[in-house]
Amino acid sequence: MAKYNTSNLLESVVRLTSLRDQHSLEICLIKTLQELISAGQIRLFEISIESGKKTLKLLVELDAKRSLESETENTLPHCVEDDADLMKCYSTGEKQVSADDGSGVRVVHPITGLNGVIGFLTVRNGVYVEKDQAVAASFLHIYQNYLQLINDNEHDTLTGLLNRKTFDERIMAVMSARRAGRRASDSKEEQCCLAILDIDHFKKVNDQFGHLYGDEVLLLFAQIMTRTFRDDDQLFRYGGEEFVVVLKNVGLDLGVTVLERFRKMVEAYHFPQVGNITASVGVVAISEQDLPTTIIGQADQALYFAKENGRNQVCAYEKLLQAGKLTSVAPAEGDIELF
Ligand SMILES: Nc1nc2c(ncn2[C@@H]2O[C@H](COP(=O)(O)OP(=O)(O)OP(=O)(O)O)[C@@H](O)[C@H]2O)c(=O)[nH]1
Repeated sequence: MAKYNTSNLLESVVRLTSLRDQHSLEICLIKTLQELISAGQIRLFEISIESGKKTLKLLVELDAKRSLESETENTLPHCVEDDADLMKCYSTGEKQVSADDGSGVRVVHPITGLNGVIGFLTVRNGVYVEKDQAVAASFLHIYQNYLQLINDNEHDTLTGLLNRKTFDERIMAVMSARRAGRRASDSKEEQCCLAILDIDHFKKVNDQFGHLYGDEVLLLFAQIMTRTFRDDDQLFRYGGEEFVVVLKNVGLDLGVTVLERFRKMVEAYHFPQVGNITASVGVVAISEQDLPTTIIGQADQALYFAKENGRNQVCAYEKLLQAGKLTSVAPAEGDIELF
């Protein structure tokens, strides 16, 4: 029996579109569908391409029968290729309906992005109800459109990296997660580093070749970042030709090695028309006691040192301190202007 009418459908749309972050949106979508349609289990998957395979990540799951969860855990497909219906939905972009392994029906709805299917909503139930699936498809469309808006708002239009506003929000989250992690467990906590990457003499690129070429250099530089760092590292365009990367699960020594590899990639890259450019990097290990502004200030000091001492190099704040080449940064109040 349908549980929807105009008033609760509209209320659900209002609730869904009042959210501002992806994860809350995912949870709200699934809860809304659970309230509105008949479903034994609803799952939301995201597809990511890893080593040429379309890997599936389960984002949210709601199961009417809790006992089903452990049973299905083992049968969760790891990649799209493992499941014929998912594969068909991926290649056609169309909803797939099939008999479930048990006694019911599974419906697979595609979630589409700019370049095709980027995820799935799967609904399992005893029977197939066309109207319920139409409601699910409509809510999925609202979710997709809204997700696109949230994404646009978080990213820099030129490079596609996360923007400064998102950096301010995420760095607070990284710091609170680290503080919470330290309080909650005695297990070895993850190390993280923050680095500021700054293109050397970028003003000359603009002056000599014009802003269009300057913009192209910024875009290609961001692409080298995306290729060099890992998927779970966070990459930001912080300002004009300043970029920030938060390296996850990496201590300072490894961080310097990774950044050095990036620096060499930039140095070796031939930028159309412009030729070769270089970049300077300041890096610091993130300590949970520090304020975000202090950490940025320390990375900025290391970057400044790199710029003042020949450019085209990676400098680590702690190592410069130990060597007596810098004095420590006092905890900062308010915001800090980068180099
Ligand atoms: N094309 C382009 N240029 C930008 C953008 N944002 C900032 N810039 C330019 O980036 C340049 C930064 O110059 P500076 O801060 O002097 O730094 P620099 O020339 O890279 O010198 P060093 O950092 O000391 O090596 C300025 O010319 C800005 O106009 C942008 O979005 N597009």
